[in-house]
Amino acid sequence: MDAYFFENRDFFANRIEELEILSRSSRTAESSDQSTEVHDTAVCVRIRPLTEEEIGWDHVQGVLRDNFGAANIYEPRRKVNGKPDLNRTSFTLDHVYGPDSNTKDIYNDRVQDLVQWVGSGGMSMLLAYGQTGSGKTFTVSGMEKLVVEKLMDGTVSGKWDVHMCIFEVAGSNMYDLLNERKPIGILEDPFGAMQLVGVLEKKPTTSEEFLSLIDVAKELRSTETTTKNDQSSRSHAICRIRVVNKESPNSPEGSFLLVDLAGSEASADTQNHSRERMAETREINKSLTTLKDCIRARALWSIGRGEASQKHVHIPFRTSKLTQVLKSAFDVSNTQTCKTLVIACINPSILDVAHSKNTLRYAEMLKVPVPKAKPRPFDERIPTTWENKHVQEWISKNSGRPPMNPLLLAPRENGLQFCRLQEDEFVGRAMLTPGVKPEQAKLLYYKLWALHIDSRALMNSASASIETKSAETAPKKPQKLKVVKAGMFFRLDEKEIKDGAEIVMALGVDTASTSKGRDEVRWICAAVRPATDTPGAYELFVANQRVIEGKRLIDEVKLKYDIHTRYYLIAGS
Ligand SMILES: Nc1ncnc2c1ncn2[C@@H]1O[C@H](COP(=O)(O)OP(=O)(O)OP(=O)(O)O)[C@@H](O)[C@H]1O
Repeated sequence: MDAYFFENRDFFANRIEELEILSRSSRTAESSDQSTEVHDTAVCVRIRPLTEEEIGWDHVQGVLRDNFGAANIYEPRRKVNGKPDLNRTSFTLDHVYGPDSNTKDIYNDRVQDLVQWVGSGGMSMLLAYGQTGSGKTFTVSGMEKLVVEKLMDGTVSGKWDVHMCIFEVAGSNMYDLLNERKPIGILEDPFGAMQLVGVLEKKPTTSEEFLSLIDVAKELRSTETTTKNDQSSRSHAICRIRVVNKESPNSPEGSFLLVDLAGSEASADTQNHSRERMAETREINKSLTTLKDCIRARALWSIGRGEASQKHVHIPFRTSKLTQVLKSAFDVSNTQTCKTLVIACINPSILDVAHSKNTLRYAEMLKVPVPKAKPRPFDERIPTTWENKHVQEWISKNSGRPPMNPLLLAPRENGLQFCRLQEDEFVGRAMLTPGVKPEQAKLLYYKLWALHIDSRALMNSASASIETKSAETAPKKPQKLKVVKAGMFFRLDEKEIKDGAEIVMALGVDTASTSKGRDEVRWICAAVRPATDTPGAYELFVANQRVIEGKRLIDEVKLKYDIHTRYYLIAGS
């Protein structure tokens, strides 16, 4: 297809331009940011610019961000009559950043909140995914610099000790990138947490020191030349940052995982490589598939949190070394919620659109649609129904003396997000108002929590009363005519219970009663009693018979004979 593209290069370039103009005029404006929900996993796309080399080779941009926030992929085709044609596929994710956006834009939109979250004792993870040469290392390196500057400049609330390590995961091996690539291991501790064994953890005190350690690691990163990128990374590089609050060492430590994933090459790209190289590619693809499965399973669990069916969610993190290392981010028993940002990196060249399509398909699979619940109307007793203006009003009314500045404590949070702030973060923000002491800040935090807990009880009782009401007011279902046939089991009317036999088996009609009305028809029944040695099991006493009126056989009971125990059991148990 490459030769065919170059033969028709101008056709493709012009046609893409035409189609983009057409698509702009045929669609009405809508928000470029599709994500308005509170969700712990966001998936964004970054389309890098064509490199100077690619421009020199006359490549055309085949992936574009349109004005409506979608990534459009144009794929060159050859019609049956030999004429060139284009296929367009659109992908819409949480946000698409085009070649004009820089790393700082993405940081401001998406990453600074993750740093704040870490500063308040939370856990964050940033993953860069994409084909070799699509800009993963460029993105993660730029982001590391901004994250480190923010963490080390002292403006994130509290005073922190920052610990960091950088290592790579290559197949099932792991190497310390701050310790001459010495092999390291991983062990599951008795509490189920994965601990790195033999890793050298540094404690930089300035951002310069931190960034020079990142440079050391970059140099050591395992690289091998491929057709795509001279500096192709064939391993996943992970920078783990832990922050420990010096003023309150017992508060939970925050952590940030920045992950530069290995290139997601297709096997076709490895045709010219060695057998080991192909095995390496398979291993990488397996780890990326497992990563997707873990992120999805975690997101599904968090959507259905609390529902019985979600209690036993399977997160297959053991399948690959990468997901073992990242286990704490997916672990549903972890009390720290992990906020995850995935950046799907795209090489925009039209010659790479097949890869770009795969990357965007993968990114789409990471998004778990959140079922849209009808929002509960505003109720001043229920903080989760508050918009930001209600949160700010509540702060003004309740924060005591001196009154706290609502713009510093909750600049944009709605009620749900406000309740989710960790105590340290809350207190730190409250104390940004001059004169506010920690005791006053904590008092407001507890007041919010008391209100939040009361509101949950209120919501539960409200939904219970709605259920009871609907049961009372619901139209009564017409009663079905009771069918009695020989061999069926019935619970008896209380008046008919004798010798512990609450259940009987209908054996046949008492012929002397057949001329009477339907309800007066009598049945010859055999007693069924609970088994004395096995709970939930019943015994049939065929010889213990009585004649019972049909109207005394109340509800049918579905029992099945169990050949192993020789008892009758409730069907389905
Ligand atoms: N947003 C961008 N703006 C300008 N140049 C970029 C951008 N993203 C990537 N590049 C350039 O594109 C080239 C490939 O980027 P990079 O090395 O980050 O790719 P990669 O996806 O990490 O590849 P690999 O998987 O091989 O490590 C580099 O020369 C990089 O400087």
